[in-house]
Amino acid sequence: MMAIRELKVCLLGDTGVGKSSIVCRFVQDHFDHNISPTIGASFMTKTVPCGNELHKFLIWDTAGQERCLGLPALSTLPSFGFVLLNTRPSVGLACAYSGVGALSASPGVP
Ligand SMILES: Nc1nc2c(ncn2[C@@H]2O[C@H](COP(=O)(O)OP(=O)(O)OP(=O)(O)O)[C@@H](O)[C@H]2O)c(=O)[nH]1
Repeated sequence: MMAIRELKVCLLGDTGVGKSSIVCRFVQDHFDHNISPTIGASFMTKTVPCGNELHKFLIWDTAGQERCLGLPALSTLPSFGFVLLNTRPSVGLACAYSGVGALSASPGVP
């Protein structure tokens, strides 16, 4: 039986940049033109073989509309990594980056 390694990943970014679409494509290999905005956060998993292990991705997709307000709560989700998406550099990135900076200073966040 193959060992399972869990990798926690959190997607951050402004609303409408395509976070949920990327998760949907990765997990279900599907693209939905009418995908609904995320409320709060959603959670999905995907397990893929990697060498002699199975890598189980635990994916938190956050709501862009609440990116600033929601980030502090994310500090309770120790993650392997964060995926930061942005299509409007002047708007959302600074806020998201400052939030990630705060998160990276939190205990348990690599
Ligand atoms: N043409 C095109 N449309 C995309 C692409 N990715 C996402 N979209 C569309 O952009 C819109 C927003 O995509 P979402 O994946 O919901 O974006 P989001 O960042 O999760 O948004 P929130 O849930 O509000 O934070 C949807 O109508 C998608 O169908 C892409 O690569 N190309």
